[in-house]
Amino acid sequence: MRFHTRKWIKPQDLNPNGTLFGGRLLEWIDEEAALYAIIQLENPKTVTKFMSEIDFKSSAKQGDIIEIGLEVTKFGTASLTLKCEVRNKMTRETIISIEKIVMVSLNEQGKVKPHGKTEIEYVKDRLK
Ligand SMILES: CC(=O)SCCNC(=O)CCNC(=O)[C@H](O)C(C)(C)COP(=O)(O)OP(=O)(O)OC[C@H]1O[C@@H](n2cnc3c(N)ncnc32)[C@H](O)[C@@H]1OP(=O)(O)O
Repeated sequence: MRFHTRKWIKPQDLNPNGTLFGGRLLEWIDEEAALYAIIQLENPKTVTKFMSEIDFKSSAKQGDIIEIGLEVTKFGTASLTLKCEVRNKMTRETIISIEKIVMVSLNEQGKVKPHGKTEIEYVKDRLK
């Protein structure tokens, strides 16, 4: 799994208990998965279709740094399936893990569109 993004927990990210608000974390995960899938599939019209069970194992507090990791588990016809883990850099604990996030590639009309991809591509190779 590669951890692409770090976030610094700020006052606006907290719930009334003073810990990281779960909805904020899910927003960050969804955006991270969307950005990753859009770049991999080379299609800005890529949407979140499915997210499996969410289990908050630990939390984070103001000032903590967290990191969001993603791993591709399957290239489908129009879908890309990812696995996600978020870790607290301060406590080294896992905050959340999501076994399955399915992103789907769409065409201009919003209909499912096969992406034709079968493996991870790296930007440096695309630039050659
Ligand atoms: C980043 C964002 O914020 S996006 C915003 C939130 N997301 C959305 O608004 C999406 C709204 N949903 C939709 O528009 C539609 O459900 C669509 C177009 C995405 C999919 O329509 P469907 O009729 O379900 O498509 P279809 O049955 O052809 O499935 C497409 C792919 O998704 C997969 N899929 C569909 N439903 C599920 C599911 N419940 N779980 C896992 N995978 C699924 C299919 O296996 C298929 O994969 P494949 O192409 O690799 O074989």
